[in-house]
Amino acid sequence: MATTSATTFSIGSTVSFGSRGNPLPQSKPFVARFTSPNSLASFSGLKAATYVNCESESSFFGKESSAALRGSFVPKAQKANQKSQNGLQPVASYKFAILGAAGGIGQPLALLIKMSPLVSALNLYDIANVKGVAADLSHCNTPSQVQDFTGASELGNCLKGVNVVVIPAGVPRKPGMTRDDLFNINANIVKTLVEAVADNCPDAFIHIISNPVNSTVPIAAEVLKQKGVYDPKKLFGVTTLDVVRANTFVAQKKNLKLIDVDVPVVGGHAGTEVVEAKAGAGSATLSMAYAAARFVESSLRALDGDGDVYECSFVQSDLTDLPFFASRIKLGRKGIEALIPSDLSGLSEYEEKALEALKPELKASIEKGIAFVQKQPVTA
Ligand SMILES: NC(=O)c1ccc[n+]([C@@H]2O[C@H](COP(=O)([O-])OP(=O)(O)OC[C@H]3O[C@@H](n4cnc5c(N)ncnc54)[C@H](O)[C@@H]3O)[C@@H](O)[C@H]2O)c1
Ligand SMILES: O=C(O)C[C@H](O)C(=O)O
Repeated sequence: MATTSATTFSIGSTVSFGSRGNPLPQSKPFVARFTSPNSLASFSGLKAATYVNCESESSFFGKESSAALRGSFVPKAQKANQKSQNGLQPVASYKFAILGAAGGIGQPLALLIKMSPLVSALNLYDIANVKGVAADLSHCNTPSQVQDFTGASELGNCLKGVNVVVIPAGVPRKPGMTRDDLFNINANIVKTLVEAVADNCPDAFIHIISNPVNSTVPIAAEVLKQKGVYDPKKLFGVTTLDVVRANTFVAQKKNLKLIDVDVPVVGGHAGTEVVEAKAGAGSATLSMAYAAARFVESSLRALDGDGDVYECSFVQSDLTDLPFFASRIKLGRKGIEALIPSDLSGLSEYEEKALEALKPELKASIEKGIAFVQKQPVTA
């Protein structure tokens, strides 16, 4: 199997991903584009405080969830004058679904979303083992209601009325495999699941995690087109893990505070370190769930009217000559409000070269995804 080549790179820093494996060159100057805590809040997806702090306004432990969590530890007598836990309402009532919820990413992602006060219903779908996951999760005393769905016959019910659907269903890589090696299995899984999304919640934001993202997003777009419900503003390839990694690596390498670093990552999705470290036991799950939860939270805040939400994502794009491209985007109630071109201007020579180098592979991945659906049209 071929090795993975880089289809993504970070801007405003010297970091890069992929098996070309360029270490962070010491000689190049580091430029953190967004350095103040205020601008970080605008651009990082999560509101500034992202640590586990029950007093925080961060949505993951927002007031209502924090109250519910604290409520667990308050003695009965003290609870008498407090609102009962069942009386706690989420701040907002968005319905959320995970397809592939019993997997390595799905489970921790479900847990993180269970902590969001913006979610009222958490629908978990998988072809296996989802009942136990849902039962386990449903004991967490946070406001959202958990329901499990399994098998094709329950997929439609899982998706009805859902505002945001995340798809991590599919197989992960083993060492020595490229993401493209997953195509033959995951392409069909994503196609089938997105057909159901088109039929049951065509207005939902759709977050695709299943690899190869550079092909599965074009697959999803083509399915939605054939179903007559494609809204390019609402289809997202989740590349947040690339950003999370870039921020971590740059902060470590440059001895910076994490709060002071936000590195936009453009191109497609790449990177290979975790697969090697897990040595056959899968790929990134915990960091991926963390990254996906951040993207979900950003989407929910945008849906809820926050006018200041920016993330990087692999989306339909006209920023380059490729039809899909990962860049920073502005999110709003109706999905993507703007693609942010500024990260692609004023590139260094190194960055320009990286951008040109990633294009042929990314183009091939996109075309492969589109051709897949065109050869096997969607079911009516
Ligand atoms: N976008 C990214 O940055 C990123 C990061 C890490 C992993 N991934 C990808 O995410 C995917 C999932 O990874 P994982 O570690 O969670 O794998 P996993 O094998 O642990 O979990 C996958 C889950 O999907 C379920 N599934 C399979 N077919 C299904 C179907 N038709 N409908 C519903 N559920 C189905 C399985 O039962 C399983 O529970 C992989 O393709 C992996 O490459 C993407
Ligand atoms: O490496 C993989 O196959 C999983 C994921 O895309 C990652 O970047 O960790």
